Amino acid sequence: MTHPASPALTFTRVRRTYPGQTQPALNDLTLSVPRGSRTGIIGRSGAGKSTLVRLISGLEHPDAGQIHLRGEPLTPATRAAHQARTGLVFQHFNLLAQRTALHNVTLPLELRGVPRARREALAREQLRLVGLGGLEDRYPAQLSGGQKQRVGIARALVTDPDLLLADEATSALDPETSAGILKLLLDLQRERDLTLLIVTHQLEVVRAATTHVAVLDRGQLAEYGETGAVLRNPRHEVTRALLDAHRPQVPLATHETLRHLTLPDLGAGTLASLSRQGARIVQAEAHPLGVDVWLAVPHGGHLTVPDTAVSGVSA
Ligand SMILES: Nc1ncnc2c1ncn2[C@@H]1O[C@H](COP(=O)(O)OP(=O)(O)OP(=O)(O)O)[C@@H](O)[C@H]1O
Repeated sequence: MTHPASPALTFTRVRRTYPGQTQPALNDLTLSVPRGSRTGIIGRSGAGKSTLVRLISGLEHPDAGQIHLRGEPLTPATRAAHQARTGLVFQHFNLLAQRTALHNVTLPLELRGVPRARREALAREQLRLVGLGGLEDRYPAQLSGGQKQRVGIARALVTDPDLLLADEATSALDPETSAGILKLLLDLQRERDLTLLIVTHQLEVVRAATTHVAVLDRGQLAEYGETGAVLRNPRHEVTRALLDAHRPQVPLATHETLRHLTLPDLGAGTLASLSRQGARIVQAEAHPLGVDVWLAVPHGGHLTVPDTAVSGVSA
């Protein structure tokens, strides 16, 4: 049922107003998510992000407009087939406390009637792929937050979906664990040619892990584009506000500008090169592809970054 050339997902003038509400949670939303992309959905609290996820996963229905998944309209008749090919990863993991890691992952297969030996073999393989080989018999209470989320990802992928929705999947985790989970999602997305939709209120997650970004504001699409282009040249006030909130609040000398880069490492060679160019590091954080660095650089000073720099976004 997939049309290879079609986007993974399109919303066309979608509106959804919750019962008893006067303002729509999503209002006339039109959006297209390319197949194989890692698309971030970002916006302030109440912008409509969770509503968007609930509509895609078939838990809510639009009052107006159309949703297409894999080139097919999402209707009551097609919903089950689409749900079967869509994986969901949640902020609070949603694991069943009385089941082991293995039996949390086998659950979606049980619901589909996959025989026990087969579903346990698939779940074991999936747990191995997310780095939890050997922990199959642990209960959720015996796992760290990052490990629980790995179980959640294994459960989402065990049915071999082509679309994965990660709804605030790293929001409950510390920065280092969060970077590990994002790296895992990135690796899995590439290996399996998944379309990955990352819903987040954290701009750093968008910066670290997405190819495209849609900025929602009060139920509408404020801005959409390739992530680098949107972050370099934000057009909407909400995007600018999100960028400002993320920018480190550090004093700069009058001749300095702040720049952001993602580097594979901060080895001696890179540090020496930055220092030779008069750049000073004002903040560095773990990033799924290396290190996320904010630099104060001299105005007009051309900064030559290492060939291996992953991305360079001026700020
Ligand atoms: N079940 C509901 N009943 C009534 N109104 C709701 C319901 N769920 C969400 N809303 C309202 O719809 C709007 C969009 O909410 P939504 O949860 O989609 O936003 P969000 O961007 O995910 O926010 P957050 O980042 O805080 O989770 C908000 O005004 C919210 O109050």
